[in-house]
Amino acid sequence: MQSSEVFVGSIDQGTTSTRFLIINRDGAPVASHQVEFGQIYPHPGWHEHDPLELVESVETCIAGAVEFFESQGFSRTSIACVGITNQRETTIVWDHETGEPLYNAIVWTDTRSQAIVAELKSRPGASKLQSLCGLPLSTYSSATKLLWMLEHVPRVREAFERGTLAFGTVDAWLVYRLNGGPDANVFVSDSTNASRTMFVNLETLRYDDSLLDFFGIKGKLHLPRIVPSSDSSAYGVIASGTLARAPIMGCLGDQSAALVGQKGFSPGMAKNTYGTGCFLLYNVGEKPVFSKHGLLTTVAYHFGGKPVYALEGSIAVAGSGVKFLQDNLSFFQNSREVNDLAVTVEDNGGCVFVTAFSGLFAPYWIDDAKGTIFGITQFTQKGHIARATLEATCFQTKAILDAMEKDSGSALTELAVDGGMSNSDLAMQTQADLISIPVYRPKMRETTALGAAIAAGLAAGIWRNFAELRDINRAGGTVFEPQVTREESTAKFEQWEKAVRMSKGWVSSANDRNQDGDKQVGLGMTTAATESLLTSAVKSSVNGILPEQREQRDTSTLNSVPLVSELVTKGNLQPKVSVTTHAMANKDDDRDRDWDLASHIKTPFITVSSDLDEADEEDLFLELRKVEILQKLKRLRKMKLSYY
Ligand SMILES: Nc1ncnc2c1ncn2[C@@H]1O[C@H](COP(=O)(O)OP(=O)(O)O)[C@@H](O)[C@H]1O
Ligand SMILES: O=P(O)(O)OC[C@H](O)CO
Repeated sequence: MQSSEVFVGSIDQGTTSTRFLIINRDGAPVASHQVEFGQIYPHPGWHEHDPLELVESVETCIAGAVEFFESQGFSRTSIACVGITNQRETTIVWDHETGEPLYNAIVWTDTRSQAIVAELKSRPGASKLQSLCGLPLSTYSSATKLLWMLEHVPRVREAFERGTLAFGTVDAWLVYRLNGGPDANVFVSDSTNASRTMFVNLETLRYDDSLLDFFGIKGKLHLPRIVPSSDSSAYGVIASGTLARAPIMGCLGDQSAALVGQKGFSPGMAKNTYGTGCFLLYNVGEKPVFSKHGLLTTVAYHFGGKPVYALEGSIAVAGSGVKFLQDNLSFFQNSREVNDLAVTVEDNGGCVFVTAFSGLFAPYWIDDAKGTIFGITQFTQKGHIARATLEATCFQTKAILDAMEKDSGSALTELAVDGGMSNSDLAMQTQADLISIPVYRPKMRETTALGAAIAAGLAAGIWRNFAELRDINRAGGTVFEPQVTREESTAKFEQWEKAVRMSKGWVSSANDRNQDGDKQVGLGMTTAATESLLTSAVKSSVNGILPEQREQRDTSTLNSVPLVSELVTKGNLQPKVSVTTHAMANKDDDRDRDWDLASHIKTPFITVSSDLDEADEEDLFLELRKVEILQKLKRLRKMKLSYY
């Protein structure tokens, strides 16, 4: 067989669609098939996929692409190996013995674990997590999604107690099922996907006992074995169907795959992928770099030998903002039309759209932001909103690049882009204008699928080294040069930052979060967890008083701390805690609004009452977070604990 007749299959299991591409040795797709699958939104902020439908979508795509491939005179036997790339963090649990899923996949965008996150943040050791696993505590990672399932889904809890619960990200699930499930029991996850769970130590690329302990799952569930992203035997073979017996030899989380597909193999190279979300990965080499400016640390790829790391800026909403205009607001029939609509107007007409549908991710990490459009007037047209939607991702990319520059000490000279939304010329021109460097868009934009093919192809010996990949997908790209002055882009960016500040804190009560009245959306904490949170928050609040003021406190105040704990322990008197300013003490209705004026807070009170009902739990929790915020602001001057 001629080397040019060898092909690699690439499964790209994304957030909104699945594709299978058959790629030749020059990196060009010769056949592909794509299907969309169900997006399940059971409640506001929830987002699920059916795990079995994900597998079916893969099988459908393989069948479709191979059918076309063979219609062109090729044979499926020339597909030497298969690579997999996938949406990351999305969490799937199944029964280890039967291979059956026990709940829908909770998608990376899902924010239902907000209360769990807030509770975890109050636990000892929480502040050290990121330096071990590279990720901040947020609703984004798999860990908090798994904890939510353990707390709220009896079947999952029972399997956990029985010792039959298997946990995996989408890569692990697909590999397991494609290999035939429990019979073959190929249960592995590649390093890039595993590094998104919060369970893995970034330096060792092994599960870290202290992390598993922190989340309370040590030794209690089946976790996939972590293997390199390119491996000729670890991923097994496809058990049945169109490509039965084809070996799987590569696997990468989709953002890592895009970096590989863009051939970002040297430190200092970066790519930005505008898919459902948008993710900027910056290669930092063989040592992880931990961000001080809101970025994540992740495994870029691990092709045997030393892993390569990246700094990552994650944006939750990019193409999904465009899809929102299409599906929810009926602005157009197909996402590609957003560009045409946006160019019907000269500029955003004063509209700024903070597309915080899942809160805001990097570099802001604001859980309680909600999507907000500022600057609407009678003049506003659909075109302005379309433009503002595209701009939202570009602004966040600018914020991420600024953070990256601070963390890395060097500035990018060009940004390589890909992903669905990068097809919009207007979006890419806007991006270049805002970051004041050229934006490079390759001709073939299926770089994610190409990356997975490269991972598999390297293991299969189709390519022997990075040098052989050099000319792949190089010709015919587009460069967008900045066309506005830095002053103009800075002024626009300042307006965006103002809009971000103003979008904060919208989620402020149980009703806002729980419009469907489903009890499961509530605080989701056991009495023991509430107790420990409450006690530690109140204790640390009292400890947060400046030393000289602590001495002045009468002992009854300090003695009341254990009393709070006792009230909860007894169970019959659940305390309600509220924090308010001196000035606002008698104006409860205005409290939340005035709380935002944090700069005016001089005299916070913690008020504890004994009439907490279930609906109050969420409020209680938010109040405790405010205590934390107060401490961070270091504005504590004087504190009183009182009971009523
Ligand atoms: N021409 C286009 N202009 C703007 N957005 C687009 C365009 N084509 C697709 N999109 C958006 O890109 C997203 C799909 O991109 P893709 O890279 O396939 O994402 P994923 O891998 O997350 O499924 C969709 O959310 C869609 O709205
Ligand atoms: O579906 P995408 O391409 O937006 O990527 C999803 C990411 O992997 C989530 O971390």
